[in-house]
Amino acid sequence: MSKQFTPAEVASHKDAENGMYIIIDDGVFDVAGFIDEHPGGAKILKRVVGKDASKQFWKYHNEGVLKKYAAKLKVGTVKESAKL
Ligand code: HEM
Repeated sequence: MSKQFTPAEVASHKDAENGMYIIIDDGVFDVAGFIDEHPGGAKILKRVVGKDASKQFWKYHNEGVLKKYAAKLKVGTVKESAKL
């Protein structure tokens, strides 16, 4: 079973030491080791660290990107919906 995080726990992971977590749909991804390699740039990714970036993610990527990177970056799922 994958690890479950509350949105507050995700929000507390915001730096290279603790991990840089972002939420996409119900998944939690640690982009700390990926941010400097992100083809869309580090800056845009940095702005959503600790947050639900589903809307931004689906604007620029497709399912294939998520599937490809999930193996490397996915650390768990969200316990509660982060959406308002
Ligand atoms: C797990 C998180 C993410 C992964 C693995 C990821 C991966 C990628 C990859 C592989 C590309 C190259 C284009 C492609 O193959 O489709 C890309 C481009 C891009 N990404 Fe991300 N990305 C992530 C999150 C985000 C987020 C949260 C944003 C916005 C806040 C973002 C904004 C962009 C932009 C603007 C581009 C360039 C699109 C273009 O040139 O047309 N990405 N990303």
